[in-house]
Amino acid sequence: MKLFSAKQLKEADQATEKNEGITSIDLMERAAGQAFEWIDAQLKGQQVPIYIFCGIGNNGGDGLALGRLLLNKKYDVHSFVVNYSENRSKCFLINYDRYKNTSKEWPKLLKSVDDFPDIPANALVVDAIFGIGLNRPLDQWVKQLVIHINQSKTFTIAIDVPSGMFVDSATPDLEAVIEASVTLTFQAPKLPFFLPETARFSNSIQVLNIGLDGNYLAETPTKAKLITKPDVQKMYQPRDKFSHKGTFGHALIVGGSYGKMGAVTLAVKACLRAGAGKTTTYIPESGYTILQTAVPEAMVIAAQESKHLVDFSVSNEYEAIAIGVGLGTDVKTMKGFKKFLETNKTQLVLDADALNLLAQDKELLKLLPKNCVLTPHPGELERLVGKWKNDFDKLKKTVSLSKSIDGVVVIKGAYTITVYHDQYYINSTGNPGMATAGSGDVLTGIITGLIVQGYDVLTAAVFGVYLHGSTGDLAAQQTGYNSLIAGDLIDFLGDGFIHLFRSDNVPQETAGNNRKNSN
Ligand SMILES: NC(=O)C1=CN([C@@H]2O[C@H](COP(=O)(O)OP(=O)(O)OC[C@H]3O[C@@H](n4cnc5c(N)ncnc54)[C@H](OP(=O)(O)O)[C@@H]3O)[C@@H](O)[C@H]2O)[C@@H](O)CC1
Ligand SMILES: [K+]
Repeated sequence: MKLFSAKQLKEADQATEKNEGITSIDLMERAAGQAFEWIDAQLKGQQVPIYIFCGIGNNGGDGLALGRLLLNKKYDVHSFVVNYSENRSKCFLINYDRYKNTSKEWPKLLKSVDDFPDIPANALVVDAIFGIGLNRPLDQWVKQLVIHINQSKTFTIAIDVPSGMFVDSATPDLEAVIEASVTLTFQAPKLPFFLPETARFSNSIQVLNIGLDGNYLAETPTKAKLITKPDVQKMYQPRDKFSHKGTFGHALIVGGSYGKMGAVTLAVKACLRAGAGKTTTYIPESGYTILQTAVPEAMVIAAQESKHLVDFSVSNEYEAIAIGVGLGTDVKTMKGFKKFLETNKTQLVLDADALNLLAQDKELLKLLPKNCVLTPHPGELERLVGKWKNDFDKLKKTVSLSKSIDGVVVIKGAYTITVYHDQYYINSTGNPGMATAGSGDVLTGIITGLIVQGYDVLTAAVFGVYLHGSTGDLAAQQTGYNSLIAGDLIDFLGDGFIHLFRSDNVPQETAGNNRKNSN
């Protein structure tokens, strides 16, 4: 699903008006009508005081039109106009008059802190102060109003965007943003709904289709995409009946150190479960018995060193090498890692300590082969690209890194973002239960397993991240968040694949419980 910029949404708006022969007031009525339908469906006529705060632009116009529709349905509506500017939009003014004609009184004008109404605890608040037109910090008194609404702790519905949130750049003041309970956003979600600093403001997101011009939406490229099930269904490569294990590639997992062999165990199991034809692990000698016992399906090459890898001389028979899980950052490991990068030509997935070694000597980044995949969590990313000022700056720095290595960078988080050059692929699956030791090792294994089967690296990263998250969602149905451990992700990976092509209407209790049956 594409995430459009504010400018693109305005262009889509114009294209719709031109191609459908309608005006912007018609489109506003459509948008407000959709918001009304949604709210009416939740309230079902229940009488709660509805406090609607409207700006003076088109977001405010939406709020007034919504207020009128709610009044027509006999809801208890209290409307306010936040008069932050005299520059009222045309559609706002039309809806201002229409509102008066319905309610017989004007909405109350707010011009300073003294005008703020008390908000009853049982009120439903509608925030239609600013939408995608916000382009500078809020005036002090408007910020105070936002704080006043947030402090009321009432259920708050943001229209299009929580007011105070910037859509295409960093939000300058995180105290001046409406904390919405639900965001009714028009046509497509907006990028900051998925970024760590701002995601908490939009909370539960409902996308309302207001029928913006289909051709414009289809043909306009966006920097950011939200990856959902239909996107990954297209990525899946079905298996040919006559295929054999050689068809699905050979992966090598390089890593492990004394006390951290579990990381390699998890990665190689995940790699196999993701569908790799064959896997080999290259580990310090002390891990030999552990690996052979824990994963009989994997081959093991034990290095001479007992506790840390020093010598990384591996053959070039693999389609991809994952390196870094449990590796450690011993000085001797660093030397061997550098030597390895100087000669290696195989596709790489770099995680954990491989990223820390790269961060210790950034010159090593120049030795990476084209099209490698880096999977840092924010701490590892910061060590690689330096401190960022905000989420947009982080994306910019990650884009530079991706371009400089000509490869893929996966920023792990609640919404994992895969960055390739200046494209962002935002993942929609996963849950807080996955914040557990070894979860990243499983992801590394999945991505590597997909690459050796022939998925291109970008697809392997985007698809792998989705699968990792959807598998976690299925596992959590059985384990709950607290008890989810990385090994569960491996056990449920098969369900993750099967679920890709299952209807989402499958009742929750039957989805993903195959593990119990097959054990
Ligand atoms: N496009 C679509 O698809 C559809 C859009 N629709 C709706 O329109 C909304 C966008 O409306 P909008 O463009 O009128 O902007 P909005 O957010 O109401 O802001 C109002 C104005 O305030 C100003 N301003 C900015 N920052 C400021 C500040 N800090 N303090 C004071 N003033 C400030 C700035 O004007 P300026 O002063 O810069 O000239 C800005 O224009 C959108 O979110 C959706 O709800 C739907 O109706 C139909 C389909
Ligand atoms: K709003």
